[in-house]
Amino acid sequence: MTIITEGLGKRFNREWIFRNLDIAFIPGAIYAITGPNGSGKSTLLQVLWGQMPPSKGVVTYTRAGAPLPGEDVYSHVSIATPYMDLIEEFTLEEQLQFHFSLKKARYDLTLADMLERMYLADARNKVIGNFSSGMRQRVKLALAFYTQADLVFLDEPGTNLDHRAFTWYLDGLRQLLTTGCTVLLASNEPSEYPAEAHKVDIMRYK
Ligand SMILES: Nc1ncnc2c1ncn2[C@@H]1O[C@H](COP(=O)(O)OP(=O)(O)OP(=O)(O)O)[C@@H](O)[C@H]1O
Repeated sequence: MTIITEGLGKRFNREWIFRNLDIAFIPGAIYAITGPNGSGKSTLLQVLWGQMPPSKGVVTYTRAGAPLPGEDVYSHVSIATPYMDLIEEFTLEEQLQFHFSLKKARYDLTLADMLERMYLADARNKVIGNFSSGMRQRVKLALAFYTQADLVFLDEPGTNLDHRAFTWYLDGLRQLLTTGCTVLLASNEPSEYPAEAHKVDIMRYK
């Protein structure tokens, strides 16, 4: 999916978080939204996936050469963010079953394949409420990676990951990039994205 922003701006009360953003985000590419804490990276992602209305300017979406109405974008998106919660009462298996009853899986993966890939097969019957922060983050990233989607948003993807999980994340990201989807991530940490990522420094749009 292609996202084009024209004169895009967002403000809270009187403070502009960003403005005059004119960018085309194209399929098969990865974009790293960079900037210090509180600079507006998460806000920009939320405007781009349609959760938050812009204060100024427009965002247009094109899929397979045809314009896609803003209200239809959500069904083509997968998202992993620190502020979206998993369902605490579910076991890992129930969480996956629930998610993939609503969304199609990528790479034709079965739930067993996913559990293996995310190396959480032993935790399949464990309640998410008892997961560690690193395990939760792996589940969020796995849901984003393994969902068939044209647009993938990752906010602070490396949060709470240990060395092994971080390597797993980078491998998953690399594989995702071979699918031709558009990947946008918000990060302050260059090790969280490949060198070929297009950087969007939000501080340029203040
Ligand atoms: N709903 C809201 N109402 C008012 N202000 C908000 C709202 N959401 C975010 N902000 C403010 O917008 C600014 C940008 O926040 P945002 O979370 O987008 O930054 P960020 O770059 O993602 O930060 P971090 O790196 O810490 O995650 C902050 O000053 C924040 O307090």
